[in-house]
Amino acid sequence: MTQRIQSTTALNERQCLACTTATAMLTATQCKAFLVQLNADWVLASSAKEISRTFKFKDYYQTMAFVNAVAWIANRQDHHPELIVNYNRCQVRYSTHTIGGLSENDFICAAKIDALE
Ligand SMILES: C[C@H](O)[C@H](O)[C@H]1CNC2=NC(N)=NC(=O)C2=N1
Repeated sequence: MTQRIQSTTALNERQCLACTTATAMLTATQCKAFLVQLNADWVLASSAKEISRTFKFKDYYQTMAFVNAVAWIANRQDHHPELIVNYNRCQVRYSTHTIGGLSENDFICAAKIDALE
């Protein structure tokens, strides 16, 4: 029988693992267990294949500072979100392209972005 040990390290202190086609796609139940560790504004898509959160800012300078911080995290973790950028808001969407669904990497990066606030 395969035993899985869930890490007890806080999500935002973990590092992403390289994605391969063998990367485990999380079930909806697993996603919900990770979701409660994030800021309550993160939304799990009904398909359980994407999480998203919209961040609001005072102006374009603040928005772009956030976008740059997210880009820095994305490059450090080699895990990249979709970003929809407007004047005073940015929607961040995470999914793992390699597997067409959500992996632990998506929740690790989401937690790192939450820690920016
Ligand atoms: C080669 C490189 O590690 C992969 O293409 C990474 C890059 N960033 C990625 N980001 C996301 N969101 N999903 C991926 O599957 C992914 N794969």
